[in-house]
Amino acid sequence: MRQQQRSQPGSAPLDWAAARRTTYEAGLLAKLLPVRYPIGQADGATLAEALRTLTPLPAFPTSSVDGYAVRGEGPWRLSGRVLAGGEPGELRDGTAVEIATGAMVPERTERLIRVENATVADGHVSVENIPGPRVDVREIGEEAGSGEELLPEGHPVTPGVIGLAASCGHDLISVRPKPRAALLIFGDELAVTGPPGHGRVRDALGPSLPSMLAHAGAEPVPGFRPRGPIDDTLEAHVSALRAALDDADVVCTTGGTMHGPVDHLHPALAELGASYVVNTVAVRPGFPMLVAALPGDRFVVGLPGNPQSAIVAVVSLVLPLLAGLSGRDFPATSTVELGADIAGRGDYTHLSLVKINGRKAYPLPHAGSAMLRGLAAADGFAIIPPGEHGSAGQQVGFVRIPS
Ligand SMILES: Nc1nc2c(c(=O)[nH]1)N[C@H]1C(S)=C(S)[C@@H](COP(=O)(O)OP(=O)(O)OC[C@H]3O[C@@H](n4cnc5c(N)ncnc54)[C@H](O)[C@@H]3O)O[C@H]1N2
Ligand code: MOO
Repeated sequence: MRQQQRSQPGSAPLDWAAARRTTYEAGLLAKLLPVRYPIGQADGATLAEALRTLTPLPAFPTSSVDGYAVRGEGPWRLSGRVLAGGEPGELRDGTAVEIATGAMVPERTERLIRVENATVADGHVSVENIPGPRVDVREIGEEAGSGEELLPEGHPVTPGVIGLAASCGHDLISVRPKPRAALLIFGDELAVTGPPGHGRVRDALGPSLPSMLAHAGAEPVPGFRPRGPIDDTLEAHVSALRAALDDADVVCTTGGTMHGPVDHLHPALAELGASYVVNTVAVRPGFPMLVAALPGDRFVVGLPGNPQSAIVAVVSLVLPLLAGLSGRDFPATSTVELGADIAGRGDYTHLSLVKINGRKAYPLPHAGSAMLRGLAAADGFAIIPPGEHGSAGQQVGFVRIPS
């Protein structure tokens, strides 16, 4: 495991922006090894080397219309036909060949006559208004020269990138795969079915976080199911973490981030030889969140048990960690205009649930850290920096909830 800057156990909460950056850099130092994927399976992965075209684009001069390729003075004697996929011979002076959209333009072609402008009679093609030279020809290399870089290393692979890779001749591409993620639910007081009551709350994170992690760019480990609730013993926590770390690059845990009598996360991490990348963050809600690095370039992200705090930890720490492990750029925040005032949280960054309406962000009610009502209606969090408060009309940072 490589060395990196880390906050120590018991140290003061790290500034929110610094925690995101530190987590990203830890991920980048441990970025996943490149693999070669068939292009059709690479969606969501990240380019591990620049995407270059294997040929000029287009690879040959191409007609962008249905019509006639002609050379010399008209009318032109119709001497054949070239369809898409065919390889035509050279065009002779005074002749025309019928040509289809996408077909290779014969050598020595001077002009293309669109079919709707052409008149064909007695085996000859004529046109009233002669078009300019090679209008409607897509020239060889017009989009890119052979070997030209089209996208840099670190670029996310999207369906558009896959199409581009195919168009320039690739069958396999070198990518960093999506980091594999697993989820452990701590808190054996949680009910996993039926209504809450009699002191038991319903586990809201086990059913929701797997798809949020997938939307965030992680790959569920094969056979992935959130494991838990894990028994409230140190032994059960250690063995659950060990098993999850066998399969996953990133193990997210929920609950147990504090130091209560049945909060076993910190002791379990110590037993596994983990070192903290980030241990508590100066953000509200969610400050007990943590990231720990384990031998073998594996990571544990401790999400606080209060459900909204867990989601704050996803956007604060999981997103930068996944970006780093994938070799992507740092996930910068965007900005929004506030539609109403939002209070600050003193020395802490305040992540405030907001709904985007038109071009403005409005804070939501029911935004307590134990509540999910505001969260379910929200698009993301407005970011109110330490020592500030947000006023209507002000531009502030914004981070979207993966969905
Ligand atoms: N003495 C102090 N106590 C607490 C402090 C503090 O500063 N001093 N901080 C509070 C804050 S802030 C948070 S956040 C929580 C974090 O606690 P843990 O991560 O140890 O989480 P738990 O104690 O296990 O649970 C907290 C809360 O969330 C509910 N929970 C847990 N898991 C789930 C789940 N999967 N689905 C739904 N709800 C869940 C759990 O029932 C508790 O109500 O600590 C505070 N305490
Ligand atoms: O800050 Mo805790 O993380 O309120 O819920």
